[in-house]
Amino acid sequence: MLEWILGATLVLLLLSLWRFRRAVSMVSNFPGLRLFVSPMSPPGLLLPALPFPLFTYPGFSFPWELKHAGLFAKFKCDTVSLCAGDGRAMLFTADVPFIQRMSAFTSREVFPKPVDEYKVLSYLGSNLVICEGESWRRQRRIGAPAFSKGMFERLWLDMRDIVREMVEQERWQERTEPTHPPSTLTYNGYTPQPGEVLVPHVVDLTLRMALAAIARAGFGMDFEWEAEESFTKVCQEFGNPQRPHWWLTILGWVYNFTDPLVAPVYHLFDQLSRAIPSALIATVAYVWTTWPLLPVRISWAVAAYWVAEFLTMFARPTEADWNPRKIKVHEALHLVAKDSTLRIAIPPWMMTLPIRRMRRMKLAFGTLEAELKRLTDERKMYHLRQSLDHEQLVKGPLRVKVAMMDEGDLEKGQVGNLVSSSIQKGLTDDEIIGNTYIYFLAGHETTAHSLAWTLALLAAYPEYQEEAIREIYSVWPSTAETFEPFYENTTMDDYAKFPYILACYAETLRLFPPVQMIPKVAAQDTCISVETSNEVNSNAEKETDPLVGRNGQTEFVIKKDTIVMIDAPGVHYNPRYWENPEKFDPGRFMRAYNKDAFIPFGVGHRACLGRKFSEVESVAMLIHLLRNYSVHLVPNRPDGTVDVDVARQKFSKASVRITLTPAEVPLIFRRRSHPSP
Ligand code: HEM
Repeated sequence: MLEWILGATLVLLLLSLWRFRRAVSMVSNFPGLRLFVSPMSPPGLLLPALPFPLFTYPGFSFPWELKHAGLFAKFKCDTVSLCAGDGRAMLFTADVPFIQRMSAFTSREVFPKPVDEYKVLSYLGSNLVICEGESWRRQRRIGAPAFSKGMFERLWLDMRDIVREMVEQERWQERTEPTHPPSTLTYNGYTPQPGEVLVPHVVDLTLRMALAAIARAGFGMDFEWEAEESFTKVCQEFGNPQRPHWWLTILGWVYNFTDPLVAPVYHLFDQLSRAIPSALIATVAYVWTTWPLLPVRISWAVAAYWVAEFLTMFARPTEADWNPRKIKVHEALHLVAKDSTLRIAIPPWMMTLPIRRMRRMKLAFGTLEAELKRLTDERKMYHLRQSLDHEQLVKGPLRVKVAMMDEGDLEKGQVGNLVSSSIQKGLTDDEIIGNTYIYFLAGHETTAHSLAWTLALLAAYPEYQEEAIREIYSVWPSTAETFEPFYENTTMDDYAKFPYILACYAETLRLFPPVQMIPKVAAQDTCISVETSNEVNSNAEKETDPLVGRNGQTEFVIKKDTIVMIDAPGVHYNPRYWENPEKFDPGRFMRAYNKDAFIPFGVGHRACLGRKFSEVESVAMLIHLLRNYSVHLVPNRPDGTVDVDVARQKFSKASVRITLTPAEVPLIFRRRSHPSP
């Protein structure tokens, strides 16, 4: 038996070694990371980062963790390779001229998007994010015009209303009255003082705002603000044990016994070919390299990590799983975004198992799909009704259905630009639902997280917050008599009057780019010039021309199927393009800057379709919120003062899921006194 295991291990090792060698030769041994497990493989997603000096595994979120200094500066080159035992050859780049050259190629489809990497976004239907070639061009042609002047005008006013509703529903006015009794809510021992609203995780608010923005301005849906204790917490805990029931307890025990059988089957199904070789190699290699000091501890650490992951998946079913409360659309969307990766990793039948996480996922996906279908049908009816004459409307077979729609529904149909334009221009039902889902998904988390970080950074740097508020008051001056908390007479024309607020948002996106990696794949062997050293020639004038002063450029053949990852944190923290890259300085966007080195919205012809939507939404939200409330960090010292470095470390902690997600952003909002100082 032992011989068999050793034999199999040896075969797997040799196989991985062969794949690894192939990957190294594909990138012509370009300097970079040599790993046993690829961070982009399924076991790579599960494994925790292993520490220096081994550096055998930097973790899935390494572009974010290492940024420029920890990766590109270490290898003294703005492009590095990554080769691992799964055989995939990858290049990571923070070199802007190289990205530009590649982008120029991209339009000729030499470096298309590797759409296989985006399978995770395909389950509700085909959409423009997962397509390439003609299908992408058609869907983009249809989608782009929906982001029209009319939509932005509506978004501008919607955001004002959303902030106002939030303030009213969450009772901020009342809670910031000096006479209001102190709140019972505390955060790390700090109790909010009179006049303060403490928000333990500001993403709770920004997520709902961003969802409301896309739902209302993008789709004309109703999305009333409802006060909730914590939206993200409610979602996390959805389906957690509530009232234990004896038969559920018994069933739970049955599950506990059968879990060890079910779990390996599931893993075998989808990941056998890659999971076992990579995982085994990682463990064996790690134990081997640390021998004789830590072998036992390391084995246990890896095992414990996998067991923990395994247990969350197969937690005991509870009353809530059989009798779930009705889930709301925004909760469904949030859960779908959270569980997307798992959804693609498991076979569909697993969703029917009475397991807590599976049931939660099934419910979330089901609810969202039903809502998107309903939305599409509603818009279809609207367009049908527009195209029928009165006679057909009254006598035709559709009369009952059309008659059932009230005028309000039809009104909304007019506003649902994103769906309406898709229907009118002939997307299939599958494409309409797939794209609607993508607009929701792409359009809410990215902006919500960025807004949370913008507020946190303004709280951490009060001098920039002052600058921002000065700009707001210079556009909308106030006296005690004229002060309007939510400026009524505003129109989209006002948007251009807030360049500093937009600069604060842009600087946040530079420091916290929501999309970490933008992948391209070489569709054929392609010769391209790549720099081989990022050391700057001291005689060069790098500010005026980023290409001047490079020490080495070489013509390099990128072999077919090599993945090239455009590394957003690498570019944004590259001192070649940004002075003091670690520093938060919104002013840099008020001066001339290298626009090609600002890539949160992607590059080239596949760049983000919703960039302006996100910018308009964010500026509108920030001006109305900051006009009424100043934002502050929560005191974290025993004497009630703030250690800014500690606070910044805390809110900068982030995990990389579909987008960069902050762990916790606690903030205090304090009502401003008017008129303006
Ligand atoms: C801070 C906010 C946002 C960021 C950082 C962001 C970032 C990005 C990036 C990097 C891409 C390119 C991905 C790639 O090439 O692989 C992209 C594509 C896209 N984004 Fe955004 N996005 C944001 C907001 C939005 C919003 C609000 C919407 C819609 C309302 C949206 C819709 C899209 C769509 C439809 C695409 C696909 C474009 C295509 O493939 O042709 N995004 N986004």
